[in-house]
Amino acid sequence: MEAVIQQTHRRVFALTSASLYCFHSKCPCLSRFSTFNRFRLYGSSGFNEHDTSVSKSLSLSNLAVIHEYKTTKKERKFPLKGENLQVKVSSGKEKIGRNNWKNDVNTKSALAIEGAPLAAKSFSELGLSSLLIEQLEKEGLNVPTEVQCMAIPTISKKHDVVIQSYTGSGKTLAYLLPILSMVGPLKESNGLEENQSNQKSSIEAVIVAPSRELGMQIVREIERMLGPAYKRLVQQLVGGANRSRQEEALKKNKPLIVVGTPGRIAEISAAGKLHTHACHFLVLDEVDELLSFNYREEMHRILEHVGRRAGAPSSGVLGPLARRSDRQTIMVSATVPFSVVRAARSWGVNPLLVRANGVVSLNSVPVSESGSSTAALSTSSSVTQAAVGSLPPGLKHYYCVTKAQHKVDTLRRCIHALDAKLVITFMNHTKPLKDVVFKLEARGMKAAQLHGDLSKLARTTTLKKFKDGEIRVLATNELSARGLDVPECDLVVNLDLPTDSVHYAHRAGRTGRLGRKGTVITICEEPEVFVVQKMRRQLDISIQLCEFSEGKLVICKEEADKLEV
Ligand SMILES: Nc1ncnc2c1ncn2[C@@H]1O[C@H](COP(=O)(O)OP(=O)(O)OP(=O)(O)O)[C@@H](O)[C@H]1O
Repeated sequence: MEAVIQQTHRRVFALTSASLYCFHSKCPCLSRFSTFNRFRLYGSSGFNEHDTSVSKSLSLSNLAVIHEYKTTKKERKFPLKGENLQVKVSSGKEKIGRNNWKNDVNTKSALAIEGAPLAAKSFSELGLSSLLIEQLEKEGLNVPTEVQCMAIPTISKKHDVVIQSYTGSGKTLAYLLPILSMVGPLKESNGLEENQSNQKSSIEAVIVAPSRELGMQIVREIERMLGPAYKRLVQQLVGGANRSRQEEALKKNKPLIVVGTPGRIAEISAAGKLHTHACHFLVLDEVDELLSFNYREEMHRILEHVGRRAGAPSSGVLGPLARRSDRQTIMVSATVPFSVVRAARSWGVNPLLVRANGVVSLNSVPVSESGSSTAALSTSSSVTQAAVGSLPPGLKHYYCVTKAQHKVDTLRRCIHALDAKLVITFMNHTKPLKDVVFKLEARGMKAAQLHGDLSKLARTTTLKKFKDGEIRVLATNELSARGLDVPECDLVVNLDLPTDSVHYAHRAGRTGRLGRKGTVITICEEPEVFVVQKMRRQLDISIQLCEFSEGKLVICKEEADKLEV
């Protein structure tokens, strides 16, 4: 074990000697592993030998401490019963929570994770309330996914977490289930608490998502769990919808959970119509997107107000985004760049990084220094670090080369060749989407456009038609790249290149959801091929060159080899 660690140290020494030294020698969780358990450092694709340009940096993937029974593509889906995850959370400088809600996070941190069942074959093994398990069974949900096995017990123990797992792996229920097990009508019944909460009925959870579509999707997932009788306990606060109606609903229904986009939540909060100071949970879904400059002011307000108890001191020297020990902060994404690690550390109390194959203390994950002289390299390595492990292993990736004016025709031939049922095709701008739809429809293929300039009603209707199979091709932009769950979507086509590999990952992740088959095809022009190759390296996946001939997809092996740099 020690030898493996030392060898790993040598390989990354040039980049991170100081931080890795701290990670190993000072992190109690790692030294504990060395002594009592058979662990190894996970040397994944981040140490990819063939990639000399970008992937030698440290990544969450290659630094995650994993159990020796880590599942691989070919292994069983769930580890054997009795294989417990044993992670001792760093105890060196634990902050003491300010109220009862989070006190036990600090005092029982080691114990909290030790019982996490890696071996769950059913939701009942994860400590959820019996009412919730009944509801899950009614909905035909019996077996938790790997990331749910890890996240549910960790969140139930009230830890602040960052959940990182590939697209379509069930991250939404991974955070919703423990919340619903602790608040609202499905929680484990406790007469005393029941009476108290009935009297108070304040907002218990705020869930923020970057798009209306994703927000509505999360609302529907909560409604599905709550059932028709308690639907009113979740309230959507998304932009584009009537704000006064949302405010009235807040007043009338007294929801326990609100789900919304940053702008609308911040707007209603600033108007004094959303009372979240006593709120226990703040979920930031697609957290890396929410951290982008676009949402800066709104997120600032949300982080400032959610979970701040009346009379609590203002953030003072810690800055406006300082941690609030009164609330549990849950951050979620398939892609977790350094910026998220840094943010999570400053907002959370001893935050943990939860992935399908293990849980580690986020404080032990090294991040690159912001503002370093090698800013460009730092950005590139952050992209690589965020992108690796973000895609389901079963997805097939291809690219084909064509002239700009033939792209739509290539798209059509590609759909026929693969006999794809539901296709999402991405472009970078809104204007040309209409043209694509027109050309496809002219050749008898049902298509529609979806973008942010359409009304909320038009967007909802189009999405519903697509999900119902009335539309075969959805031509869209980045709006639909994040979180959108259309399980039957079997093909994603990039008609324009995504900006980087993180964007590639989120677009690609709209297909191949939860173990289903899925294909991703990038249609590019000759001068753009090097970008595809760069993304291939950063994502550490195979993207094969192909062409469409006689109604079939043909892989051009030789060409691909020739083009390889
Ligand atoms: N345990 C389960 N059993 C069966 N289906 C599940 C289970 N958990 C989640 N699902 C379904 O899997 C699909 C994908 O889940 P979800 O949208 O939460 O993925 P995700 O990891 O959040 O993806 P993304 O990163 O793209 O947002 C959804 O249709 C969801 O209802």
